[in-house]
Amino acid sequence: MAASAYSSLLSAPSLKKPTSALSWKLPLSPAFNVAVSLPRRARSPPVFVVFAMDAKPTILVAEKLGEAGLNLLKGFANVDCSYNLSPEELCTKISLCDALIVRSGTKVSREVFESSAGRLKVVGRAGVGIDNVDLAAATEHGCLVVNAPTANTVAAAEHGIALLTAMARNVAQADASIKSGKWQRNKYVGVSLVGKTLAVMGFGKVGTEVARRAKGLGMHVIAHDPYAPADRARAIGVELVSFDQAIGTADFISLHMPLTPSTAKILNDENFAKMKKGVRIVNVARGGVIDEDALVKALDAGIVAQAALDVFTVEPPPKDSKLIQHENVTVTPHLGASTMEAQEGVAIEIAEAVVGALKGELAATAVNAPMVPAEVLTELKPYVVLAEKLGRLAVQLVAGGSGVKSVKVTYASARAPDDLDTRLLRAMITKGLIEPISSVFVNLVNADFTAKQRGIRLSEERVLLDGSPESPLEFIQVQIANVESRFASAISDSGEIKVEGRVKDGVPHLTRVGSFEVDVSLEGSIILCRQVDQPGMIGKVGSILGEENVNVSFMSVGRIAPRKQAIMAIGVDEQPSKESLKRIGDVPAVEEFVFLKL
Ligand SMILES: NC(=O)C1=CN([C@@H]2O[C@H](COP(=O)(O)OP(=O)(O)OC[C@H]3O[C@@H](n4cnc5c(N)ncnc54)[C@H](O)[C@@H]3O)[C@@H](O)[C@H]2O)C=CC1
Ligand SMILES: O=C(O)C(=O)COP(=O)(O)O
Repeated sequence: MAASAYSSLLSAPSLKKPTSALSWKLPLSPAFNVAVSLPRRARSPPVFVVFAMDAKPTILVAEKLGEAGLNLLKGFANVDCSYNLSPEELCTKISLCDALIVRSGTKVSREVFESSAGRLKVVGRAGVGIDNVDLAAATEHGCLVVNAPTANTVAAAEHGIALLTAMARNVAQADASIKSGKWQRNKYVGVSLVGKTLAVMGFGKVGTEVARRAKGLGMHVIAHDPYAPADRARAIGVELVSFDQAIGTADFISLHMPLTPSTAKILNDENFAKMKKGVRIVNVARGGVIDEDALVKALDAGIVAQAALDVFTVEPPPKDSKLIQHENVTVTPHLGASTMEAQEGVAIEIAEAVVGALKGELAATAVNAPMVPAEVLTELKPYVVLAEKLGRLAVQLVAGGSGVKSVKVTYASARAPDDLDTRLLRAMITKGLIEPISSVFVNLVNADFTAKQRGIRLSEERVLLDGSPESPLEFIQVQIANVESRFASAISDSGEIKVEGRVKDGVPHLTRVGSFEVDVSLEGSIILCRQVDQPGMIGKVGSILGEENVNVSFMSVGRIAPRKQAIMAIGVDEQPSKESLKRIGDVPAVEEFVFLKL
């Protein structure tokens, strides 16, 4: 499972982390054998996303979810189904949960993320609209938000058509009338749909399916969507028009855009005034896209003849709401996604996304993180590791007191820039740069935010190389400007701390420090020594480490010229004691040295 190697991309969304961490391989089930970092001091809760079989994550399901999805979750985690929690109860429970699954009825506010104290790693929205989740807060807390964007499309479209036809023929009103003992055939004369113009506002997944079905009913369908491609509309015989044209010419308007700051109350007094008198409105999107007071006025004035609403600004709406009670309004309690089939589908879609995210996979339906195709991930895997390690090395070379503000990353590749997605690499370099010097955990979700918050400006440059673009990258270089280094040789001729690395046979290597070429595999830790190049140095340093049973995994010497200054890079499996490091420093030919943890 390629994606499990990316556990650290989504790992550790805790805001606080222990000061020092060890890395080792944790044997999990055969499908998972991933590098996991655990805190040196035992702490609860666990800080990484991948869980051993005996350390099951806990998933809070806060709204009803289909059985198949629940079973999927139970195969991987402890599942706590607690419905109808008050905001306070949710905040209390969340500190014990690694993931939360909700539908539209639960507000996942900033307080929820704050109350989780860093344990919450994934919020799964079992449906499309994520307007009930505070995305900015999720991102700041490094919490991934995933949704289930496809499984309820048809259900929502069918409900839109159900409301459209029911409204046109007064089905709900006539039903209520007959049940109250009346027989009012003249009162409930409806209007026909055939030949009428329907304006679909928001030509996305649901809007498109509504348009298709309305065409089947013989309606003339137009659509407004600033972001939809005209050819997709044309392919099903729908004309894309401007907002004013849509609302000004339609006999029926059906709303299918998300609730965002720019769509909030988009149907307001001003826009109702532009509509054809007697227009009929269907809303299965979000209540907030309509100014509900303005709609009541438009209904009373006869501008809007009828409305059929599945969604409301406040859900459930107040019982005495003029809108709900209006005789020309048909309402349903947010039932758009509520079919057996859609709920089963949504439950499976969200369960797979949440479990995948908890295993460290990058979700295909991530709302607040880059979505990176699996094949790209597989190819980038060793470079992702290299990127983080270069960041860790570079920042440890900075002398105490120098703030890291300006970082330049250079990606050298024979691939065209469009063929190289660097978002993962940038996030991992940021993680490497920030984690060794702070108590903040960085992952793919919060990397850019955290860098910005700490005033780190990370610029990226691509160097296009000649040759065959077999591998995605030739080398990655990380430079930190305007800082002093605790290892002067790490400063390049142009004055920045510079480290460069490559992937060789799938293993990340450090290949340059400052102006010196080295070659040491980035595993374990590294000692860098600047020395006067002379025979016997490797033996001297090697025997100091050997006496302490520190295993040397790799050694390389990069020199300017024979018998001049050289840099010796030594890879060690264990951390040498202070005494051994001092003894290395005391070797007469050693001019400076530094121990760097990877
Ligand atoms: N009532 C219910 O139970 C359900 C409601 N929904 C809601 O339906 C809405 C649409 O869902 P999908 O089609 O799956 O989403 P989608 O993302 O596929 O489509 C939304 C479309 O709205 C467009 N849009 C954005 N701003 C716009 C604007 N200012 N004017 C016109 N169009 C704009 C987008 O370009 C996009 O094409 C969402 O708000 C969702 O929450 C979805 C499923 C069930
Ligand atoms: O998917 C959506 O956007 C919906 O509105 C469905 O909401 P629900 O999951 O039924 O609360």
